[in-house]
Amino acid sequence: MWKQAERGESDFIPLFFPWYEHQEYRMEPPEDFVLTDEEEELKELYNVDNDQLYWRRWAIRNNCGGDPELFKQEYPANSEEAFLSSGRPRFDIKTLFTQLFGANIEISGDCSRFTLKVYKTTIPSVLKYNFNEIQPLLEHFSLGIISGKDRNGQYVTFDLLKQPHILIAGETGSGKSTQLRSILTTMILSKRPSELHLYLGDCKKSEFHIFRKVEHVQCVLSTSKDIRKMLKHIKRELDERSDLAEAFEVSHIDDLPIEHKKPYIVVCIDEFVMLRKDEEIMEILTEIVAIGRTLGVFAILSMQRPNAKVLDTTIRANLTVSMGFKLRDVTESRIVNTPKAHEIDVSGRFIMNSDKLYELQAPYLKIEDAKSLLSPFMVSNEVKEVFSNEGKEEVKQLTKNDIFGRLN
Ligand SMILES: Nc1ncnc2c1ncn2[C@@H]1O[C@H](COP(=O)(O)OP(=O)(O)OP(=O)(O)O)[C@@H](O)[C@H]1O
Repeated sequence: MWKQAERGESDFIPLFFPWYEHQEYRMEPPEDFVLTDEEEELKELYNVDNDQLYWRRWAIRNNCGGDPELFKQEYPANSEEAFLSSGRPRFDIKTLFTQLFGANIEISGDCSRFTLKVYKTTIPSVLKYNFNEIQPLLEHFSLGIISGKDRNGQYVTFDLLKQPHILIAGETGSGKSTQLRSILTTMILSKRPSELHLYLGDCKKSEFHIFRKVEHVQCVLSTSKDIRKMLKHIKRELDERSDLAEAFEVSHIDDLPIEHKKPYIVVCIDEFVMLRKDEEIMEILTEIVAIGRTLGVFAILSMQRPNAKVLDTTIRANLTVSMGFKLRDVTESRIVNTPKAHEIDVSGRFIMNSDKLYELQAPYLKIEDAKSLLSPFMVSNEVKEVFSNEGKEEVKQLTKNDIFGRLN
């Protein structure tokens, strides 16, 4: 509106009073007052005198915390500066462009130099989970993950073997449990029980019960005592696998001879912050994310309130994919490494940081739909209790006793 008025394209008359036109903004300088290069420029540009420039210097020091940029904002010399607020335009550029082009825009960069992208299509606000649509996209991956759909209506996928270990964060109701459900369901539908073993830690005791009887699922545990035992079992598996890799001189367990083939292991812990006080758990999780990739062991960790202490630098650095659903504030977005996740206002929408930044809508898989997709993989309780069946292929479904009995 200001620009239109400046160009004489509206009925408004642009009125602007720069700081140097205010008579009170002057101060007599000391005798040894010497102008800086910037002040020389201002003198030439605005025809200001030393009294005004000395006052400006005083105001920067006393009213603007020593910040010349803040001075421009508080005491503008021209209309450009008048619209600055802490280095950003006083009129939020996103709001301004949204009014012009609609909500389907993306702005990157800062206020002085930014890129505005106007998309023809919007990200869908609900994307129904459809395995038939997803399956062909994952066929060429060893352990494919479907993240969601982008603005161009394209699914974004990746291979957990290439981008190992995922962090999923978001406040309550943001859609992270639904995303976990869809990731786990997709893995189960894509891999045989002999190819994939899932170890699930459900600290909130709310999410993973639907997977309990699934053949791929080795256990669903919720107390830190049980999860510690589960992780100790996985630690043993890590040691065994690295011994095998060394013995056969291979750099990845996929290259082991067929008779020593190992299933991929995915450890998924919902709300893992609740385990933060257990040093042993945190140590093993750190080891999994640090060395798990080549041994075929992966972690998916979710948390409601990102906490920089829990996500210590080693864990953080090795979680190569972050999915930030709606977060509380800019600090949380920074911890998760998903800029602007705190600005999200749609359930199931998230920022993914992997090879680059994406804004995506997660597939929506309701519990009832997940149950029916998983039903062909359900084993009855009786079968679950049996570790080995005579004459038949070994049932991989371990009970807590199977795992912990062997450890004790
Ligand atoms: N991908 C999605 N698309 C559309 N709506 C979704 C999606 N995911 C979740 N929702 C909506 O948001 C609600 C909350 O989702 P969800 O339980 O996954 O959130 P959450 O972040 O796990 O919350 P909590 O931490 O409380 O468990 C769902 O019941 C559903 O209505």
